[in-house]
Amino acid sequence: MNTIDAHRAWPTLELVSADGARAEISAHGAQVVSWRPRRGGERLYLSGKAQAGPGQTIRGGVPVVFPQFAFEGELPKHGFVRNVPWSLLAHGDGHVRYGLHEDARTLALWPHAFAAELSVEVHGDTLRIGLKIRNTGDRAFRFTAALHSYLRVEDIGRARIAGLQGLRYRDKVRGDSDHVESRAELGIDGEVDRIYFDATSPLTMRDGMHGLDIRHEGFADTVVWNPGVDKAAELHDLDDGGWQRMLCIEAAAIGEPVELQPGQAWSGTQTLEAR
Ligand SMILES: O=P(O)(O)OC[C@H]1O[C@@H](O)[C@H](O)[C@@H](O)[C@@H]1O
Repeated sequence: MNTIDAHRAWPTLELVSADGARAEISAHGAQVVSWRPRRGGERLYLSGKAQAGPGQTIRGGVPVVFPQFAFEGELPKHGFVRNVPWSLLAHGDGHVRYGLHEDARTLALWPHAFAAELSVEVHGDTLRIGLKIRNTGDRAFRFTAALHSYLRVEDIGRARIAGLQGLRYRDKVRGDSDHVESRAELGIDGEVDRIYFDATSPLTMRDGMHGLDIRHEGFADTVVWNPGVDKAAELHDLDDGGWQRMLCIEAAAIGEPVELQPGQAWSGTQTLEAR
């Protein structure tokens, strides 16, 4: 059964699957803010200082980034869909769909008609989030996008990501320089902000006792981000020490922007499976 849950400062929809997996989604940003697989506890990071008022982005969970990743263009950082309410399109046991389309605000920033859909499905040990974009206008457009997942970790010092070896990446911390990942397992040691290109194989993230399998479809790239202690201090809505309990592993389409002709649609998914 799904319920509206008011225990947070803003309303969320709680999904519960027949086998007892749970997720909470906020209509603000169509943002998943909690995921508890059938076994074990919370697997997403959500800041205790997160806010969801007009124009604000909830710090944590899975923000939706569209039609621009970060500052890869002239739009506001990470685009304009993460800080507005989406409409509920459909929901049932363990699944929900939200939608958003252009309006005067988006057209003033980006002159294109679009229909965005965010779907969330939870069951067993798995959370699946899908983003679908349709060009509903009469001119082609290009976009970049991401599902900006804040994974919860017990201790960032123990987190390891496997599956990136051999991939080309851009390192934003080292002046946007290009590198090739040499390590079989990536540990997080200070600020990390990287875009791994053509990262289509499954990844695993281990954190001491917990493990997570991460699969992307439709999204060609993977972003790995942790602000580290100094950058974290600049983020007013991150908990004290929050950077030690989060690791963003984002499904992204950045290196090759997606181009849609009128009437065409694109979709991408991120699937997280608890181990
Ligand atoms: O603070 P924001 O706007 O949510 O962005 C968080 C981070 O998001 C990541 O995706 C970017 O790679 C980082 O550069 C950025 O700092």
